Amino acid sequence: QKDPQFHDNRTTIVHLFEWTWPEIARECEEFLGPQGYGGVQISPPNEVIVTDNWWARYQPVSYKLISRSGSESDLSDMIRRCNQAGVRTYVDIVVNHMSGYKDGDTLGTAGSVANYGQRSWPAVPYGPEDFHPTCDISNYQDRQQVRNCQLSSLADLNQTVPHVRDMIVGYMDHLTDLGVAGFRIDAAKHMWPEDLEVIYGRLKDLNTDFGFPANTKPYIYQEVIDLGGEEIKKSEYNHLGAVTEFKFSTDIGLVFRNKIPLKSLKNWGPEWNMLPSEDVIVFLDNHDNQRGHGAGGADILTHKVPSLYKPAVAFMLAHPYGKVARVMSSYAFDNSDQGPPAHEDGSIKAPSFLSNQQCDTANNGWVCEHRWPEIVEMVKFRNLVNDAPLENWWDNEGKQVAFSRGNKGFVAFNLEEDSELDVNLSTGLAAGEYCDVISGGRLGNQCGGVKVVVTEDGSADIKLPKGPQVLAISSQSKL
Ligand SMILES: O=C(/C=C/c1ccc(O)c(O)c1)N[C@@H](Cc1ccc(O)cc1)C(=O)NCCCOc1c(-c2ccc(O)c(O)c2)oc2cc(O)cc(O)c2c1=O
Ligand SMILES: [Ca+2]
Repeated sequence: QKDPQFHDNRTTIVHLFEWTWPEIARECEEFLGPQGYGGVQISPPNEVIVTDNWWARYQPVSYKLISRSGSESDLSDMIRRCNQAGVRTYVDIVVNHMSGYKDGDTLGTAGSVANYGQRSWPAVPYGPEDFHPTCDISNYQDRQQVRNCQLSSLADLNQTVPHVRDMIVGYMDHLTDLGVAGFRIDAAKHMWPEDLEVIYGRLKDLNTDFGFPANTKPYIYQEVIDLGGEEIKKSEYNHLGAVTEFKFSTDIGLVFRNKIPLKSLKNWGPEWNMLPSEDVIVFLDNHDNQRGHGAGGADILTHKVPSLYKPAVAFMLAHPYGKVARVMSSYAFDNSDQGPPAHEDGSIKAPSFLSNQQCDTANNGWVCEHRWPEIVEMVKFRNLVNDAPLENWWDNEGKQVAFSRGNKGFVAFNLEEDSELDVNLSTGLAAGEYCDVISGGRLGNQCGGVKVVVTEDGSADIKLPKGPQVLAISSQSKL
């Protein structure tokens, strides 16, 4: 189903890609909970092949909860501690396939052995009768192939087989018992909606020991890469659960790279051939397209272009489109296969932090976008304005826009590189003095950065330097 079951009025998930369970638990308690994040998406927790690249985690060997992020007890402890801190857990589920082509035996992170050639994964168990006949996906316009053939030579499970359904439901129910709030369905496009419907329908309710209401189903969001032009449509899946709206990711990239004028965002939403807001999880980049894999290619914005990434994330979080928003939290990489920051023995490094609360990227690789002030302040903004309508849209017919969210928040964007924004606008807010949360927010009864004075009629002189620049004020940043 499509409700994320967040605590109180939280709105945003952070993907702590490749983090270990003890570090996620600590981050929930020290940062995500106190700062208002609604949930954490974790890397696949099940046993996978043993290699140091990132997509090893998308080559399952079994559904034992033992991976390079930690043991089952580490995982259970993390889910409980995050939940205590007000942060829900969403698990990346890889059930379209098992591990890929390899001569001889494959070893797993829990010590299990599998054999691709014999279609044998005894630690689940899966045997030859649980897989589709061998073929590779070569034509994405052939819907049979996309569902029934191998994605990147990974053994393709047949989710129509009762035993396969039993194993998948059992795996997901085990995680529900541990207290998770939902699931990211990896490579959903490569599975038949009819099979997914049966599987989702058999899942048990969320565990009420973790504060979920009785009779509540897990939040399901399905990875369906559909930018238009392919045979398989995202609209085949959004009746089953939420869908990752990749067009959001690619089009925001185009707009904030000034390839489409900013003012065209006036009708941002379904009119851009995106699914209804209620049905989607929106994001700027994910673990896959930030590396140029998957979809969207070179226009995807990532942490590698902070000057554009920050305003674009601010727009995602300020705008009402998208029931759930997801913030990517990465590690630095210079080659797209590279795995997480690791010690000599292969174990994943814990992030280390500077005195300004930011991750020490230079010394240990973790980027921690979710801790960047511009991003975390806009997560709080989204929580605050949550269901307030978009009003007072203004643009200068070019690359400057502004809008308010009811009487709770107001944002302005300047992407003009050679001119400032200086105009009197309706903010929707009550009269008073407001601190811009992007440039410093409120420090006691002072502003750390820019101050905006809203007059009795709700208007204010809004000034922004040459772009790319953002300004955001809210009823929470009022002096
Ligand atoms: O770069 C990768 C991995 C990418 C990847 C991994 C996880 C994802 O959730 C994802 O979306 C992409 N895979 C590399 C390298 C690789 C990985 C595994 C393997 O056995 C062999 C090679 C690669 O070259 N991939 C070829 C392009 C296809 O790309 C993949 C997609 C994918 C890309 C675009 C689409 O429109 C689409 O519908 C699916 O989903 C995966 C899901 C998986 O669970 C595991 C995969 O290997 C993949 C996956 O290869
Ligand atoms: Ca398949």
